[in-house]
Amino acid sequence: MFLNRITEEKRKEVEGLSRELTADDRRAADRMSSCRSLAKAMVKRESPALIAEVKPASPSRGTIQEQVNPVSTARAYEAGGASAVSVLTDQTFFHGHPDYLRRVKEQVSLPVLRKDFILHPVQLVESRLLGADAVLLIAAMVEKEALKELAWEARRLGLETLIEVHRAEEIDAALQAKPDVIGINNRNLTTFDTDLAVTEELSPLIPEGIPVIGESGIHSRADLERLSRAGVEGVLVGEYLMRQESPERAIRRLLAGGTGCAEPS
Ligand SMILES: O=C(O)c1ccccc1NCC(=O)[C@H](O)[C@H](O)COP(=O)(O)O
Repeated sequence: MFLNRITEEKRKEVEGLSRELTADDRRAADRMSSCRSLAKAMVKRESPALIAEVKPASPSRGTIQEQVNPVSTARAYEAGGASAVSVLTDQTFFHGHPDYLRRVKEQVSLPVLRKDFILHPVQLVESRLLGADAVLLIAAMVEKEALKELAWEARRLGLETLIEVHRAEEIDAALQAKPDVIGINNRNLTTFDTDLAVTEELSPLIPEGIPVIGESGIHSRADLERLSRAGVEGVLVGEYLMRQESPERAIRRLLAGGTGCAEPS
């Protein structure tokens, strides 16, 4: 099962990070100034707000883009009208890199979400040092109490949290951790099946007042409109944008509707 494999891999990374990060690093993370708010950027106008993802590969699709330039991709996302950028930093399964996040943060002015598999506070310290404004926490990956503790520690470090759910049973744990944003992942992380109906089913179960975003499986304006009707403030799009010749134009089309002549995905 994928979550077990990734947990095993992340435990090794946590061991390495725990050895590498010095007391000075930890103090530096504590002292870092406040971040760009992902939650405040999730404002729905004519369209839901768009979080555009730098995603070189994935367990479900393999390599998506061979030669990734994270900075030019993120700049194109910003120019197209994205409200935030998500950067995959996992190297093993997504061919991302922590340094991609650092470079994107320096070169774009949007909030930057660290997309990784976080199960230990040391990864939050690392995220802060890299310049992340927000981190993804996956409700299915850790126990309820651990989720609360991670979210608390993230807040203490000045990081916002996007807590992701896929099943109704995970919503209570997510809410108790006081997320800044709730993400409903349309992708089942065990089977990789992706179905936009997941957002339609779970969105009404989340109380008003927390921005909700729909994640995964969005490939067209019609998909975005469907999730908008389900009540989300934002959407997170990865693969579709990474496959476009011009991600900037693709975002404009997604956000503004238009001709429907999107480049093939
Ligand atoms: O994308 C995968 O194959 C995947 C597999 C296992 C765990 C997580 C996975 N993706 C992480 C994501 O949540 C997506 O990158 C994100 O929602 C964007 O999805 P998409 O637009 O479908 O690329």
